[in-house]
Amino acid sequence: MHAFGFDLRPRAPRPLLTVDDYRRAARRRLPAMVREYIDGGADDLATLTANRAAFARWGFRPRVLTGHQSPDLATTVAGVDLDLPVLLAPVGLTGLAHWQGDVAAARAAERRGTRHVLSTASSWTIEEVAESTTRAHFFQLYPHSGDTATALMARAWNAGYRTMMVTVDYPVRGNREGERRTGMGPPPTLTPVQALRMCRHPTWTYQTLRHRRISARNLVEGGGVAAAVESVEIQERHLSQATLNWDDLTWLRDGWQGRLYVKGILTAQDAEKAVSCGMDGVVVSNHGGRQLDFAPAALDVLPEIVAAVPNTEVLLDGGVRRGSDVIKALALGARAVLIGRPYAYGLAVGAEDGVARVLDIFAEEIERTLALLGAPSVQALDPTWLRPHPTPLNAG
Ligand SMILES: Cc1cc2nc3c(=O)[nH]c(=O)nc-3n(C[C@H](O)[C@H](O)[C@H](O)COP(=O)(O)O)c2cc1C
Ligand SMILES: CCCCCCC(=O)C(=O)O
Repeated sequence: MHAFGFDLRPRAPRPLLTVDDYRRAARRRLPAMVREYIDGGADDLATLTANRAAFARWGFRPRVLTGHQSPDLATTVAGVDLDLPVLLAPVGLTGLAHWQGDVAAARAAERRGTRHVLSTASSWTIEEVAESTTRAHFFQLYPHSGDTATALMARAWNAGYRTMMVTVDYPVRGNREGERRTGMGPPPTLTPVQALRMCRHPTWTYQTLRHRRISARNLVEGGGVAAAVESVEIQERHLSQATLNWDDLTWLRDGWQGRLYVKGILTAQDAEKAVSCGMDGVVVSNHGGRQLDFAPAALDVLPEIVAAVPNTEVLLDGGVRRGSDVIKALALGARAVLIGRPYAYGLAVGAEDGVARVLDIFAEEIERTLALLGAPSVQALDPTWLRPHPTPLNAG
């Protein structure tokens, strides 16, 4: 089809150059209930929107004639060497985006020299993901009853996981109206109209029904619709942890020999308490705007948290869509960032290759931005590379 460099097809496929391109492509491929599950947020979406807007309030202070070649993107998180400062955040039920879900994501992370954080509510079990990969990835725990937490920790440890993140911003499930309107629940319901709408996405429907990776397999046996409904009931009963408290965190610290991070911290005071409970790191996160609406944007609270726990690794997630976002978070003190939805889009579009491509986009954008900034490496970043803007620099 190519003659002398011209593409003679009537309409060439639009190249997927950015995370936002992947988002649009993923949204076309997924039925409404899955689209809402992945892309939606809580209540008025104020925090979801704020996560993006916070990045647009920072600009750069570039330095010229610095003579640096090939910026260095490498860093370490939890003592693990990474080729780029971007990890894959825990995402439950990835099998809804693509049946290969967590296995595809962890493999893509490995191919790109980073790590995947496996959700407690993953579509593939702890053991299946460990057997399909060659590196020690990270495990995310929704702690509820002591017995289940102990069992999950033992399984993760025995499978080779050495870093665990405990998520603490889920006392109850956030109110996601988009999910409720489209039948995602809780509990999930499938009306005839929804079933018909799914048929507009035949590839997704065929693959999802065939492979049945739609339940939280660490918690529930089987992959059919009944198991999916059961996992949501389990979520209501267990994953939501209204009674969880700081003593439980200390108890988890005592029960886990590896590195332990707490995910879902939004104030300096809570970061200090986490460190006094023996945490090795904190993840500044509002769960991607899916839990408490009007919680602050993660980037806005990052500086106060970094200042409060200067000797602790601080990671950030929420709204990271561009390499320049990663650089801003690192300049404000994050060791690395995690991405949630961006890799779910990659999964929906192209399974393992799609996730790897999303990571490539981040790596290319980080490298180019560092070069344009005149910065030698991600390690060299600090607040002097940034300039605050009272009005957002773009619409984000
Ligand atoms: C579909 C979906 C499922 C998620 N499941 C989990 C989970 O099981 N455990 C968890 O700690 N966080 C979960 N999160 C939150 C992410 O780990 C992360 O905090 C958030 O996605 C970051 O925001 P971003 O999507 O803007 O990158 C989920 C997020 C999404 C989008
Ligand atoms: C039983 C499935 C629960 C998935 C929870 C995933 C999650 O944390 C989210 O934000 O959604």
